[in-house]
Amino acid sequence: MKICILGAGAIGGHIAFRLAAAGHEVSVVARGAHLDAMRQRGQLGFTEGADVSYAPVRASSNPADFGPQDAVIVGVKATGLAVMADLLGPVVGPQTLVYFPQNGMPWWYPVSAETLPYALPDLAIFRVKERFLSILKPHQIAAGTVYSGNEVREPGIIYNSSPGRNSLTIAAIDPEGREATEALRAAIDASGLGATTPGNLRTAMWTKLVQNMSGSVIALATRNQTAISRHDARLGELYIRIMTEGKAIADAWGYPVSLDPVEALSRAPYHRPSLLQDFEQGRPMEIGEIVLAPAAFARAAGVPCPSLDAVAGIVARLAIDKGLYSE
Ligand SMILES: NC(=O)C1=CN([C@@H]2O[C@H](COP(=O)(O)OP(=O)(O)OC[C@H]3O[C@@H](n4cnc5c(N)ncnc54)[C@H](OP(=O)(O)O)[C@@H]3O)[C@@H](O)[C@H]2O)C=CC1
Ligand SMILES: CC(C)(CO)C(=O)C(=O)O
Repeated sequence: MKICILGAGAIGGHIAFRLAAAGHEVSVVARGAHLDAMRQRGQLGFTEGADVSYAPVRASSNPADFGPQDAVIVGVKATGLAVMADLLGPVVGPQTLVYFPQNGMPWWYPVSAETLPYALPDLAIFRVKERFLSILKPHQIAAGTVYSGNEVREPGIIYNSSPGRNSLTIAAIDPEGREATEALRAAIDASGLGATTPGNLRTAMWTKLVQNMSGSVIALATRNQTAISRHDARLGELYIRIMTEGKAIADAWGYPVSLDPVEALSRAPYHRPSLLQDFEQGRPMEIGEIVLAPAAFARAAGVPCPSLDAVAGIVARLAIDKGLYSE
């Protein structure tokens, strides 16, 4: 397949490497030193800590260099989506499928949704919806979640901290897009990055969100790997409380999450979550999507979330003071 990754950072870069190594024609849109390194080598590197493997990619800062694709994967953070809406046009043709893997509340949540039980909170993330829908028909949109710890530790090389435990979910947001989505899912799965179709896309989203709003947020507040909550009883209790609140919010919105908080805690990864990576590297943070969105959904549904609110107040302040989030 001909596939372009818009924003080939930690996650986009991991998917790009796998697909390129599997023989697909992969081009990547990136910037700065990371772009320079990939362009110089004509390759993207990938390591699990020891040797670095390389796979061939074309790299540019300008999607117009690549033309329409079979599939496009938007790898930027939620905070970079508005810019990507402007850059997307040249790589999209009438048959192109665009996959949005993202943490937190996604822009497409209200698109092709069954009736929403409460008034949708007015969140910044939903403001890019019209821009994407002016370029893409609903059947061209696929979305999902990623379970894989990655980081760009040096330009041109993706470091993966979860060998053997990398997977993603991908589903069409509109039934008409199922065939194209299945083709991309099968290509990703065959490349060695487990890709599955969730029974329900929004349930899959909430299932990941309740893990990020607990584990990633505690890791950010304490500047630790997510696994810190396993080893500190007070943080473990907080993790369970926040996840339990998240489950109640998802439930109220009609997407019950079957995850058991105690069991989820026992699997919290040895990984500095992307929220913490962004904080440490001074990059815009997904505070709106991962921390404040679930609290806003709780408010709209009348579900109390005191533990989330308490931690949200602290981490939002950290991000605002560092200029990495604004309301
Ligand atoms: N990292 C992880 O382990 C995980 C991340 N996720 C989620 O996956 C999504 C992607 O996150 P992640 O991969 O970590 O993000 P990254 O910041 O690592 O990757 C995004 C990449 O896009 C680049 N980029 C942003 N804007 C532009 C632009 N205008 N032109 C060219 N390049 C651009 C960034 O460059 P620059 O660095 O210069 O900004 C960066 O290389 C998020 O929703 C995240 O929460 C989910 C599971 C795990
Ligand atoms: C914690 C993790 C790796 C879960 O897959 C994640 O979502 C992140 O780093 O943002």
